[in-house]
Amino acid sequence: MPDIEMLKDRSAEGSVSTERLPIVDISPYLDSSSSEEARKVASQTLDKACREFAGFFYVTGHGLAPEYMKDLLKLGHKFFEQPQEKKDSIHIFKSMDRVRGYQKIGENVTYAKRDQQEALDIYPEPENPSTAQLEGSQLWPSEDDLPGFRDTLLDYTEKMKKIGHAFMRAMCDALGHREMFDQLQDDNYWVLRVIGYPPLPEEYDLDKGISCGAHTDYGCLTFLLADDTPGALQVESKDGSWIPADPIPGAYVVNIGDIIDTLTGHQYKSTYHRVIHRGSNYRVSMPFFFEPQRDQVIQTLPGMVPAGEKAVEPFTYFDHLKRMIYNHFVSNDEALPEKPNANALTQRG
Ligand SMILES: O=C(O)CCC(=O)C(=O)O
Ligand SMILES: [Fe+2]
Repeated sequence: MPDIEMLKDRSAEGSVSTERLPIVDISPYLDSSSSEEARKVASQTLDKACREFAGFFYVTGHGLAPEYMKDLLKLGHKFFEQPQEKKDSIHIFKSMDRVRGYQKIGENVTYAKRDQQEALDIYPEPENPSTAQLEGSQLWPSEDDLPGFRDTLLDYTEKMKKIGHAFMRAMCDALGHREMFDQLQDDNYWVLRVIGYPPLPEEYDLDKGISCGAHTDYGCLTFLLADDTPGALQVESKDGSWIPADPIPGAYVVNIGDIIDTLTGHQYKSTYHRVIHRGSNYRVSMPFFFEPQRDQVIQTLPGMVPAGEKAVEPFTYFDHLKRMIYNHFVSNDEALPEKPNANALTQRG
C-alpha cells in the first residue's frame, strides 16, 4: 500500500503513453472440461500481466454476453437520468450506516479532492441490519421508478463472484500458496458502484479534483464495466506516464487491488489509475470489487515478504474496508482537509 512519502500530484495531466494493456483470456478457468495446458497458458498470461504490466489488463472469455453488459450500462444511465430529487431520496446519508445509496457530484473524495462524479454504492446486506459501520440495509431506487433494477444488479454480483473465483484459481496456479487462495473462494465480500461522469468543462481547473482522482483500489480484484467513452480511464505506467485503458467491446478492464498487493509482497501490484473525462457525453462505469471474506486476516504470504521489508501487521479485511470507506465521503458543507490524513492513504475511486 502506498505511504505518504510516495504521494505526488497525480491530477496534473502528464504525458500519455501509447502502450496498450495486455489481454487475458480466462475461459479455461470457467470451463471444467478445459485442458491443463489451456489453464497453464491462462495463468501464465495473467501472471505476466500482473508483474510486467503493473496489474492492469483486459479480460476476455468471462462468459458474459456483450448485449447483457450493454444492458447493465443502460440501467446505469437510466438511474442517473432520474430527476435529482429521486436520486437524493436514496442518498447515502439516509442509509442506516450512511454509506449505501446515492452520492452527489463532488461528494466522493480522493486524496482530499472532490471527484466530479455521482454514484450509487452497493454492499452486501447483513442478516440483521443495524446502524453499525457497514451493517446497514441497502437503499435502492423504487421498483416503480426502475423496475428490475435491484434484482438485475444483485444477479450480476452473483455472476461476477464466479468470475472472481476463476481469477483466484488462476493466480493460485501461478503463485502456489493454495491454502490462502482457497480461502479467497468462499463467501466473498464485494462492492458494486455505478458511477456517472458528466464531462469536465473545457476550462476546468484539474487541481480542484478530476473525474476520479488517482488511487489504488483497496480490495482483491476490480472488474470494470464501462461504456465506450475513449480516453477517460488512465493507468499509471512504471515510467510515470499514463496509459489510456480504453474499453474493448465485450471485455473487462481488470486490476489488482491492495489486498493482493499485500498478500504477494508487491509481486502483483495495485496500480494508480484515474479518470479524466473531457468528452461531450455523460459517461457511465460500473466497477465490481471482488473481495476476500469479511473477516479474513490479511498478511503477506509465507516467503513473499520482500527482502529488506518488515512483514505487515496482520489486519482483517473488513476493518481495512471500513477504514477506507468512512474516510471517503464528505457532505457538501464540510471543509475538506488540506492534506490527506494518514487513514485515507489508500483510496478507492
Ligand atoms: O470509472 C472508471 O473507469 C474507474 C473507476 C475506479 O477506478 C473506481 O471506482 O475505483
Ligand atoms: Fe479504482
